[in-house]
Amino acid sequence: MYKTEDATPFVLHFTDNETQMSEAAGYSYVDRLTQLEEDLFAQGQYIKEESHPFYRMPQFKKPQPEAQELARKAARMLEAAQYLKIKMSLPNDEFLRQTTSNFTVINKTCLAVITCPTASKYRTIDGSYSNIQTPRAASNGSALPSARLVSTVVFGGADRALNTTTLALMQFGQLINHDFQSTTQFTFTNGSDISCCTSTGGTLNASQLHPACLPISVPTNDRFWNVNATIITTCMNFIRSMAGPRLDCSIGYADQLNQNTHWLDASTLYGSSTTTAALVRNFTGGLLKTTSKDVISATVSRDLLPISSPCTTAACFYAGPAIITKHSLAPLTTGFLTRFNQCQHQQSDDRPDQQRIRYRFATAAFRFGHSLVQGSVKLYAEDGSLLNTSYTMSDTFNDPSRIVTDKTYFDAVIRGLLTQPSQSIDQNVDDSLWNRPFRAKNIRFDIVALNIQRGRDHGLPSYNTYRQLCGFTKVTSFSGLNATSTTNPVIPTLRVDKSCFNILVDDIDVYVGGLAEIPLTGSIAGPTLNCLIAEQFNQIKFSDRYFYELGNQAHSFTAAQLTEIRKASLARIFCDNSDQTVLTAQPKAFVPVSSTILVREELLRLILLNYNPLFFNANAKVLCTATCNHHPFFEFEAMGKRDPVLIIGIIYPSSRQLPIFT
Ligand code: HEM
Repeated sequence: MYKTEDATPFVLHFTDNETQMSEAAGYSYVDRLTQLEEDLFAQGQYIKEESHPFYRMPQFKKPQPEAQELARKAARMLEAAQYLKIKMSLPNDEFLRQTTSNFTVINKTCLAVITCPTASKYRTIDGSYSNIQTPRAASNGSALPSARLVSTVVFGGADRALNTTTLALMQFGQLINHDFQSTTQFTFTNGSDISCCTSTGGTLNASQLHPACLPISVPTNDRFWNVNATIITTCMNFIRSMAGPRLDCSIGYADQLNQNTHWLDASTLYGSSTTTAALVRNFTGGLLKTTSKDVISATVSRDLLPISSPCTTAACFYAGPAIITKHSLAPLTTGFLTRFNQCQHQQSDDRPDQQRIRYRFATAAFRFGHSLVQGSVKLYAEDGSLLNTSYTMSDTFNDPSRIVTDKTYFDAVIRGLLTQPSQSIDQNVDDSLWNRPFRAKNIRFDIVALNIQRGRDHGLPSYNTYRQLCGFTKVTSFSGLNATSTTNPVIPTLRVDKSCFNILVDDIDVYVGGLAEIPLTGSIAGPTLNCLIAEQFNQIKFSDRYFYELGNQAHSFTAAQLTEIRKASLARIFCDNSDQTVLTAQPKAFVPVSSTILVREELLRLILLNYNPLFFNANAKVLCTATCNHHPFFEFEAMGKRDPVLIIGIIYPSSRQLPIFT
């Protein structure tokens, strides 16, 4: 029995015929989809050549086979739900969502009920999933302005370094993002990448569109892509996120799949399924696979991540669920893998578990990191001097092979991450992620447009809704955004040019509004981002029964062990996993040595490893050996799957404080 909005009890009854018809509708939809895919494939309407303007982009969100399978099941279920909604004239999906059902189609789709082995010391390997299948429309029901138009009008590429924060924060943020979040997007069943535009960036007819397409329209006068261009781009590829069946087995609108476990549990290294784990594990001594330096190249001085093939550059690596292609992520992942294997010689085995990463976090708030990115990362020599080579994101995107060809590169990158300031969190995103990645290849890629469109794809409500959710005042006009306030977020200028597009204040995307807020005192991000990020990390900590600090569990650490674990620091991890030429590092990896700004722990607790009080006083580079005590428990803890300690969290000012780490 369920309640309508006016609290009237409400029961959904389905006749046998309705049940059968809905199931038939589900199966028929998938059959039609399969036929459509065969036709599109036969017409060559997919991404196949490197010259394609959207080549490689889908690679960031490739589904694992398990996700493909779940998405097909979810598609059947969605279509069945759609049939019932229409047949029973239900006003919205909520009524369906509140019911679980004994429909065959749904039973076959339901995820198995998981019974937690309460006394188990170790996590399990697989995770679970969680929103709305209709893209968000404007509050008055009309279409929202093109995500690419918003991106080019509201955002800029200004260089505004953030002198309080090193690039290590950016890189570590991306690493842990890969740990707990991997939304995946549809592909053809045969694995080919869907193209929602023509092979020259033109717009397709509706009949040529795969149902998973939500292409972003590009204005013909786009200031970066179309002015003086010989071929005018009118379409940017966008493939919708894969849906999966709900955990509670209810029917109704779709939930998008996260193919990683929702915990901070080193999925970056292990993956989140038995199949992926099998690909990366060595099955001897609990080790993960590596590629021996001896088989790679004489210029390599360390074992590296497993090499994936086919590979079009000097080296492609894989770890966990993904091919590691993103520039400095490769050294960081390699460093963690190396450390993990060292630790396994001291301890053994482990696995992950499940909870939910919120869409507002993954689809908007935590994408704040894209604003931190530097297009050109400086490299530093062993003596700390600036080398005259750097690397640019555009040139190294999808090509981490310098790690193989340049012996000094690995450590030079680590020093760069520890030294160079990141960019500020604002309405500026480096050109390498915004307009000109893969420069040479003429690829049309815009991370801002992708983020905005992804938010709409996932049905995220608007910025104003999230202000309210976080306890701030909902604004009623654009001028309300920049009203001076000590208790509400302030957006001094939101570059909304009404001559370009018309939107209401209720239609601002949360990703856009969040980045435009003035940072809180002592924080690098504004109040709404703080709220949404803190909420998620809080949940990660307090709903994880394997969280390393949780007591009274079969697997809990002793007080003495915790004391040792808390001596760990990211700086030390960098040092220990370098090629032995990073001999000094500042105690707090995210705070540059040159910074004169005191980072107040109660406001900005960015990295929670640095528990040694000594660290809080020091703000200079010290010998690596002084960055923490060296203890096997920490080693295991930091690197192992069992109990991750590497947590990032931006905590509220005391009046709005969420529970914090003890
Ligand atoms: C270093 C360069 C980076 C590149 C090239 C990159 C690229 C991407 C791409 C292509 C996507 C998928 C966008 C979509 O279609 O929805 C994405 C998603 C995302 N990125 Fe980044 N990113 C970078 C850095 C970062 C950083 C530093 C952070 C955070 C600190 C971050 C957080 C995220 C998050 C939370 C998502 C959503 C993940 C999901 O839903 O599965 N990224 N990124």
